[in-house]
Amino acid sequence: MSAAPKLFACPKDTAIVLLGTGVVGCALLRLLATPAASGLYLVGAANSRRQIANARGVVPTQVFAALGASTLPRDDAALLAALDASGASCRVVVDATASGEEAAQHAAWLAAGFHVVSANKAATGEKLSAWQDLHRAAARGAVSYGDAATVGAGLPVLSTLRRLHACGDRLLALDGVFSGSLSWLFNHFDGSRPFSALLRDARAFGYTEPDPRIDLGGADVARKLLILARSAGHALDVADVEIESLVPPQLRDIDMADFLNRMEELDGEIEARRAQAAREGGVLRFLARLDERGRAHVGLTQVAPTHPAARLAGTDNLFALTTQRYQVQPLVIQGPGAGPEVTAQALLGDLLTLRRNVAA
Ligand SMILES: NC(=O)C1=CN([C@@H]2O[C@H](COP(=O)(O)OP(=O)(O)OC[C@H]3O[C@@H](n4cnc5c(N)ncnc54)[C@H](OP(=O)(O)O)[C@@H]3O)[C@@H](O)[C@H]2O)C=CC1
Ligand SMILES: N[C@@H](CC=O)C(=O)O
Repeated sequence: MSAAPKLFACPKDTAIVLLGTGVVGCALLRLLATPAASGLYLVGAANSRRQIANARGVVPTQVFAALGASTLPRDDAALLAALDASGASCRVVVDATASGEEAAQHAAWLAAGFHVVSANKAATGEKLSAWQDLHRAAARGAVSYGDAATVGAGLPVLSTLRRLHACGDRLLALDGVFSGSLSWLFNHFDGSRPFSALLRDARAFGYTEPDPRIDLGGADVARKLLILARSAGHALDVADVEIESLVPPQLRDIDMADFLNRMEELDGEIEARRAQAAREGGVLRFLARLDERGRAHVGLTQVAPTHPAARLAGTDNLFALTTQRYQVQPLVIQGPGAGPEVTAQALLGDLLTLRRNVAA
């Protein structure tokens, strides 16, 4: 790299490698260049094809140019080596990819003593055994797992649930809208534009998963429901969630480029459902629910215009937590639940918490 990197100010500084330089990763790089990120030093970055690493520090604003010029092959081990060589007492892998392969490494990184901060939900929102392995590994490595970005794009919902759980409160039910992209889509879907045109916009704004079928198919919402339930002490597995997919069978198994060319095939059925709901005086919202008997469901539901989910705007998420101590009225958390800036801020918040804890 040509940039003259800054040497670490002291061993208590925090060294970071960033996996993923897409919508969220790029927004995090912008934040790492601000005074709020002082004491956090980037020593490596990677996309799916290339990487850069320099134990003396990488300048966040120069990452894209450096990646463009890099001939280094993708190799996580070289990034971890840069963390080690940095001499920092706090070494963190930030996962801003949607990669299952990277998520599968989180437990190993934790066990090896690296902190992990993740926007990627694949490690904690899928198999229960993976969730359990990850938490055992964090304990073994005496390190932390920062997951604020994985639910509500950093809305204070996981922190709140954990606090209630630590106080002995018990989650009885969970309701709401857990997807920023689906919230935005159904908040705008009034029949004036085809659903597929709105989906293209949601993708361009950076609200959807890299493959939007993960959102439309309900998998992203199910992951968030599982992360929430598990954080509140419920040992739920993927098979415990009933999922209604909005992706028709012929679009489920084709490759992503084909899907993106055929999104208009979504339009007929979803418009029929919207029109039917409108005739009955309702609107469609993609809702998630975990009930008192532990039954979990995510899917498209017709609701009245007075329903709390019908009154959301933009990418708003809504989490209604019914607990033993919030039983008469649920505790409600609402706000934007997708987008690069808020998600990157959630990652930065986790990094700053780690730095504070390690320095203490
Ligand atoms: N967008 C949002 O509002 C939110 C997103 N998230 C989560 O953040 C993550 C990233 O989302 P987003 O930024 O929107 O997605 P993007 O598709 O914009 O970016 C994904 C990035 O990951 C890179 N990547 C893929 N595989 C690997 C790999 N094995 N090693 C290193 N890099 C890799 C891609 O590389 P390449 O450029 O080469 O393709 C790309 O740079 C997802 O897990 C998503 O669920 C969470 C909350 C909100
Ligand atoms: N694709 C996700 C992004 C945040 O997790 C969503 O739509 O909520």
